[in-house]
Amino acid sequence: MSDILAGGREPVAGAAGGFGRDAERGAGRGADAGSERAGFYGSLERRARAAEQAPGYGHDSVIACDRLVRIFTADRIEVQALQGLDLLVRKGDLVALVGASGSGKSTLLNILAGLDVPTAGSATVAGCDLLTMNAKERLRYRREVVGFVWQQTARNLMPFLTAAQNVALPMQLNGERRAPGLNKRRAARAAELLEAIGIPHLADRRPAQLSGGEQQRVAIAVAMANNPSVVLADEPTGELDSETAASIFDAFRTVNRELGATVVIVTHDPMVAGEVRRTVAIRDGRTSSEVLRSTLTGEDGTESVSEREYVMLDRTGRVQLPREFLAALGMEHRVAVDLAADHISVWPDDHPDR
Ligand SMILES: Nc1ncnc2c1ncn2[C@@H]1O[C@H](COP(=O)(O)OP(=O)(O)OP(=O)(O)O)[C@@H](O)[C@H]1O
Repeated sequence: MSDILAGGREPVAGAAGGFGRDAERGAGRGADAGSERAGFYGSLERRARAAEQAPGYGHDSVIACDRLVRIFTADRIEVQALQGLDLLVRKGDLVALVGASGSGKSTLLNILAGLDVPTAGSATVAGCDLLTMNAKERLRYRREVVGFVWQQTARNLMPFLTAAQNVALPMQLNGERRAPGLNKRRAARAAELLEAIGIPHLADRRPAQLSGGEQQRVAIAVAMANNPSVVLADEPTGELDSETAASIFDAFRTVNRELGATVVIVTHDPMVAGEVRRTVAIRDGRTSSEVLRSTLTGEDGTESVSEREYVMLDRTGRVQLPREFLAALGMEHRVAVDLAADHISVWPDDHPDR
């Protein structure tokens, strides 16, 4: 896969200096053409200046990963699980992370969960810096800022507690130990969460008396117990059939829409595509492409889903073009780029128009 430089300020400045066809053809067209060109480059320069003054990277995001790197060393061999990954997630997003086995999804999720520390780059969640937190801050982070749902149901729930007691447990581990009416308030919140997720009737059952899907729904309520900013889920439907998996996505949508949690789900499940607004694909330790979906309502009231796939533009201006696009035009090693007023075109370097 070729990486090309196609963004940031360099191409804008470079275009004025001769990057691209328009710059070449503009030469020698007389005074009109000259002032047209001056206007064109003037407007690009103004835009570049405005971009420079814009607020910092991730200022409006609840999750901001910037050039995140995680290197593991096993038997003296280095594995670069994350290779400069950029990811922004806004408050209120419901995002699925997909990618081939070994692409780095779980590594990223473990870092966001505060269970692992990146080798380089930066990562913040709800304003907490994941690289510099000390042990005490990390514990508070895991109890208050993030909630988790793991694939293995046994990792999510205590087997000897009922569903309601499991939901109340994170509240007991957090905050005040003794205060009048505290236990009542916790029990009421646990009941509210089980109700919101549609399983109030299961409050008194222990995990062994629940199906896999019911256990995962209780796990979502547990993850929400301390009202975290972000809920992280690693393959939460991995052990479930497709009908049960759909009910789990319903529960995630409920906590996202009705309880206001930002949700990030790592999954292999192809069904996810139709279930979330945003799907981010990870390839070779970097975010590579993203699909955004929105529901459109026609004049006759019928609803349809609009879907658009984007490739990611990283902080240094690299884009990963889809392999099939590159293959279709025989592009490799080097491409030519042209800047226009509202887009950049990418050409094979031996294209006759070049
Ligand atoms: N503790 C570790 N020690 C050494 N290598 C590791 C470790 N954890 C992960 N890796 C390696 O890092 C890369 C990314 O692994 P990761 O588990 O993040 O991928 P993944 O996309 O979650 O895969 P899967 O979908 O199979 O769970 C892999 O090459 C993996 O072998």
